[in-house]
Amino acid sequence: MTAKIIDGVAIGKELRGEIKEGVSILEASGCKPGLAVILVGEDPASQTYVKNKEKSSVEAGMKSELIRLPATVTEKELLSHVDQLNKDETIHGILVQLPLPKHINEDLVIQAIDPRKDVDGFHPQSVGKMMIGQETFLPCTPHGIMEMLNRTGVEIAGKHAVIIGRSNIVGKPMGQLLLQKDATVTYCHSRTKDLPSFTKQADILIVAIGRAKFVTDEHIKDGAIVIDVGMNRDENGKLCGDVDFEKAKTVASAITPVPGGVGPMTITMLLKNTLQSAEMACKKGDLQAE
Ligand SMILES: Nc1nc2c(c(=O)[nH]1)N[C@@H](CN(C=O)c1ccc(C(=O)N[C@@H](CCC(=O)O)C(=O)O)cc1)CN2
Repeated sequence: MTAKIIDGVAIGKELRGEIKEGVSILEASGCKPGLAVILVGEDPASQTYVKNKEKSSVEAGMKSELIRLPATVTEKELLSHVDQLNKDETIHGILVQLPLPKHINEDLVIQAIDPRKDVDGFHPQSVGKMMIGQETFLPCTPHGIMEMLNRTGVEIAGKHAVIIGRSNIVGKPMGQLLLQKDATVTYCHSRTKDLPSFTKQADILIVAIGRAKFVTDEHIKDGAIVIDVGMNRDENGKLCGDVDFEKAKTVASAITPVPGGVGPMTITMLLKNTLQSAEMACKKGDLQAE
């Protein structure tokens, strides 16, 4: 079997076109969506992601604000920036790029963001609402995967989805979103014994384990859909996922590549959440246009 490649760049492009249209409609009514990103420190990968977020939001027609802080910034200073952005009526989405330096309590910073501007979907209020199926901001990576599955025509109801990984920003919410679409969900993680006995049952296999090319054809059922959330460097320094793409594509019916799969969808969904936030705020009139 040769797997269909699920192209996150192409799906993202289609969706970004729709978002851009939504932004121009909103702007015509006097409300320009605004996204603020806080970057702490000099981590090269984070700098790249933040630059892409800035560029993508401007391309979508949004106001973009980047706040760069040194790695030595205190928690108090960082919280005061969040507070200012909470009060800024031209900003509808606030994002603090993760990871943060070790001396800063990530949970405290996330909780300081006004939930109405939590376009990352990481605030406990957003997480709680997602758990009970209420409308809220969904975390961008799992949200992007749901969009990819939907736009690829993958049937979810009644399917067995196996997730490798249980992080708060990918694994856990991913399972919830699939459950809400009537999948049967199994979580696997670093302490799971006999991993292939679970992954071999998956109709949809989501891999977010953080180990380069860990999942091979031996973990995958014939015809499964494989979604690779990993981002690693292989022995030659080349970007690769958690799935051994060359081996997996011989058994999967569809698979996401790395790069060009889930990653680009993460930023696209951030734009979608920012547009959603601006639409809600401007309808209510509590956060103003620029
Ligand atoms: N506040 C947040 N921090 C982090 C998040 C997040 O959603 N919110 N997610 C990740 C990093 N991330 C976005 O911030 C992200 C990761 C990867 C990509 C991406 O497009 N990857 C490309 C490859 C890029 C490259 O060449 O290095 C791909 O897979 O094709 C976008 C966003 C952690 N932090």
